[in-house]
Amino acid sequence: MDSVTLYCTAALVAGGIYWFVCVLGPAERKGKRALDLSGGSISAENVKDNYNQYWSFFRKPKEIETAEKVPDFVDTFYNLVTDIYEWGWGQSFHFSPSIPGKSDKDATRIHEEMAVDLIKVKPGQKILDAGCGVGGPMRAIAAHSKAHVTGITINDYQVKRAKLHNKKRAWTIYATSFAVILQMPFDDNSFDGAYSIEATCHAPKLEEVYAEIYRVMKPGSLYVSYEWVTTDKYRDDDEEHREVIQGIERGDALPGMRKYSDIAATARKVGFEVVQEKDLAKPPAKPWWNRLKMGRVAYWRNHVVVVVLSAVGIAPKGTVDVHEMLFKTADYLSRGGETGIFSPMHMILCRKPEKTSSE
Ligand SMILES: C=C(CC[C@@H](C)[C@H]1CC[C@H]2C3=CC[C@H]4[C@H](C)[C@@H](O)CC[C@]4(C)[C@H]3CC[C@]12C)C(C)C
Ligand SMILES: C[S@@+](CC[C@H](N)C(=O)[O-])C[C@H]1O[C@@H](n2cnc3c(N)ncnc32)[C@H](O)[C@@H]1O
Repeated sequence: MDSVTLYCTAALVAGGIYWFVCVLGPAERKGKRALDLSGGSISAENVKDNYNQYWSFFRKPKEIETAEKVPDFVDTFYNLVTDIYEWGWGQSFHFSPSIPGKSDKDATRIHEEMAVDLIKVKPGQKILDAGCGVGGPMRAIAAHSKAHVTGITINDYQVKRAKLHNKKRAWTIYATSFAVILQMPFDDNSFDGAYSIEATCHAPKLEEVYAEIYRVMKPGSLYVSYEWVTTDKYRDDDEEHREVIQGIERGDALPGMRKYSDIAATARKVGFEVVQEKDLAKPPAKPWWNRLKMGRVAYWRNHVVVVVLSAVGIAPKGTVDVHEMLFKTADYLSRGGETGIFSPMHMILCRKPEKTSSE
């Protein structure tokens, strides 16, 4: 090969890599760039070890004995996945029913707006987003309702990301904090409403989470949560059902999936009145898992990008393992949706009574 051919080949390969990584770039339009994939607050050299620790802790979620350690591992999980989620999904870390004729982005926003419509807040009122991720929902909800939204996430890296995104939308007021839902730094009766979108599923004890949210809400105000649950179709004696649910639990940092029937009982136990309960995944809603299934080629492309970036030392070692775990998790989630044994959007709407029993 003469030097001109060599030069042209090298230029073509370099151009191809640039196009693959930077132009094809984010799997989700306007998402994070592949070149910026990191381990969140974990330093690059520790990502692989943290992944291994996460995996051995969550491998058999039903056997987790030390519930106190769950929040730490949920935090580790979000250090590992936050950039990949933003890159491949966007700034809202949840599902929504697909809506014919609407983009995924619009379907996501509509699902978020429904939450704040349900809690009936007025412009300027203070509401809480318990488990806010990088703030995709809080920005949509603030824009739609003109309420002042305060977000809480256990993960410090997500606070940084959320603050960065929030800055670009200076016309509404936001705050994000690093705090554990179980000990929120807020006074009793301080919010005019609250919501959680696919977040309370990480807690070992839902009762403790609901009790803390109840504490900070004003009497008469409403709380809505989209819960991850097994449905009435789930059978514990069916091996495939158990495999699918365990696959979802360990790939999503869940210390044990709840039954749909546990949710309202828990809300009532802490003092809430249950106003409405509905599985938003049920027909006529269109499949929420469509978005996960449609991207086989995109997943493959993402895998190649992650392998290349890890090999050349741009993405931390361990990113390939995390990506592979998510790839498998996507399959379990789709199977959970298709079989109807799992829903990520069991909606519960609760009211804190005007007069509480302690008064
Ligand atoms: C509510 C939670 C998260 C729900 C979803 C936002 C995420 C669940 C599984 C994630 C993904 C799976 C496959 C990834 C793919 C292999 C990669 O190339 C690009 C990102 C994914 C699509 C990723 C995106 C986010 C999810 C859909 C849980 C944690 C309670
Ligand atoms: C799947 S994400 C959903 C985020 C957001 N609701 C959205 O839809 O984009 C779950 C969120 O719950 C938060 N979370 C989980 N357990 C928590 C805890 N104990 N305290 C505070 N936040 C927690 C995580 O940090 C993460 O931000």
